[in-house]
Amino acid sequence: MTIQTESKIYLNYINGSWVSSSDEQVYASVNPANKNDIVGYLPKSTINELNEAVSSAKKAFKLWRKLSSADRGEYLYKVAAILEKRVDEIAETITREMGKTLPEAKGETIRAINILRYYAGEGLRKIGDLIPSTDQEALMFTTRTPLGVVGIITPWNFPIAIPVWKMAPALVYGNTVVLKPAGETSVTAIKLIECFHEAGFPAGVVNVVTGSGSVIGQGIIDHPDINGITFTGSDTVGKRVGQGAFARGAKYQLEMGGKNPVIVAADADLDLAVDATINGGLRSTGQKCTATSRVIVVSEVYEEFKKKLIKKIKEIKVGNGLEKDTWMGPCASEDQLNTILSYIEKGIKEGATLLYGGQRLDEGALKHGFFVQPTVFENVKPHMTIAQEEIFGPVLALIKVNTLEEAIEVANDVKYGLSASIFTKNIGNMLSFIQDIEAGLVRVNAESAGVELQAPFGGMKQSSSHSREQGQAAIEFFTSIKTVLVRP
Ligand SMILES: NC(=O)C1=CN([C@@H]2O[C@H](COP(=O)(O)OP(=O)(O)OC[C@H]3O[C@@H](n4cnc5c(N)ncnc54)[C@H](OP(=O)(O)O)[C@@H]3O)[C@@H](O)[C@H]2O)C=CC1
Ligand SMILES: O=C(O)CCC(=O)C(=O)O
Repeated sequence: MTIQTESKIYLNYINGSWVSSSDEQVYASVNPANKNDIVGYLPKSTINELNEAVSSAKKAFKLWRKLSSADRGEYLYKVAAILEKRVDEIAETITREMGKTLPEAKGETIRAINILRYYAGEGLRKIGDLIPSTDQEALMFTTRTPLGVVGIITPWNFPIAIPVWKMAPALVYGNTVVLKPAGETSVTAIKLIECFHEAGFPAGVVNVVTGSGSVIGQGIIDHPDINGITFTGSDTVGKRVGQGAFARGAKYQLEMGGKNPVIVAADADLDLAVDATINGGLRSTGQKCTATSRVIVVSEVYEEFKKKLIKKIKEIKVGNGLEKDTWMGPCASEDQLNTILSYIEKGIKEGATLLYGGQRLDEGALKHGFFVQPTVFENVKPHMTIAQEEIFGPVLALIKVNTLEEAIEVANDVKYGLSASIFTKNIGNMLSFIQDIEAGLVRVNAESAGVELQAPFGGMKQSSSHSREQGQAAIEFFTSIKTVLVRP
């Protein structure tokens, strides 16, 4: 395999032009599989660039909102077609920047294309209801109006799908946008914006400003001309976004962490449960907010499940995501690797048993990367840190319980409520789980990760701001309802 050495300087996109940071500072986007491979350099922007982007988005909003939603949808169809032509190149950039394997990166890029087409079609769907008025002569109905300028702050774990699932609905419903992508995956974001540029969007409708979270992200939170903020990322930053937006009366939407359980009942198809636990917990190196991290198994099948799970995990090949036989890539950054290793250490210190893995991998070809072994703990008690906090890495905590009731109780005993799965053949078990589990995504005999673009996505408790993204749910955030009464 040849390591690419491209290290181009990419630029911000503001008011339809490519511009650098006013103080000419840049930062590097590094390949987590090989820290000597610089994927590109990006502007470490100042608040001046953010202000320019917001003011051009504000100006562009006046005309953009006047286009028909079908016409706005046509622009999204164009972006989809352009992105489709660049699928392989952009997927490779994702793997180089973030580490997930090439098939996963390609799948994510195709998902982004499908999201663009889905929301392009939204331009032709209904946006209101006719409501009977008590006044015989009046016509009463609802319509929708865009928010204005929307600030979009995105993480590195889905570097193309998340920006697209926020930008596409924002744009089709008539908003203009300023995107601040994660530092780790800014090259992917710029390549995505190149597709918007090529599609011919009017200047100012789409803007991207790269730079640090504390300057550009915080600038979005505080900017008086940003009317709505949509965020995906950590619990800590999410709460900051929510508090800042609330304080100045801006609308906000937060998608944050998860501590997603899989419950394995006594009558489960164990092979299916093992495969789903591995795919849900370890794909993308466990760096999904929907990743399985707690595996709650009833005692009757615990030993057999554990044996099958470890046997399969031992077969996992860790390596550079660009290589064909790699199943699991590196952690997305050195910080992420260190966080994961510190959680593993905490698990051991608090008395859990390390059953498999737990080590950094830095021999041979993995020497310059941020690799860690897939890791499994047992004898995990529900109060332990590794059973409570989001690790965002390939670490599974096995928790043994006696009954299904106890399993659901343990599953709910965390501050998060994003996704949860059960493996069982019993309809009664399924129904109790569907009714009692505290999660926004409830899965039966299916892995906890992997959401469909046409369905609402979001969590309960502290996983989200109780709003939902994607599918038809997106209209609720990106528009306001107007209730109209017309008398002759
Ligand atoms: N729910 C999810 O899908 C995700 C959850 N996480 C969780 O977060 C942990 C840490 O990951 P991390 O990348 O640091 O996540 P962050 O929440 O720090 O980053 C997410 C986005 O917020 C930006 N940001 C950072 N600080 C601020 C700020 N003060 N104001 C506004 N925006 C800001 C980041 O910019 P910049 O990149 O420049 O710092 C990035 O664009 C992970 O271990 C995981 O637990 C992480 C990613 C996704
Ligand atoms: O499971 C998925 O496909 C989506 C996960 C996600 O949104 C995230 O990790 O941020």
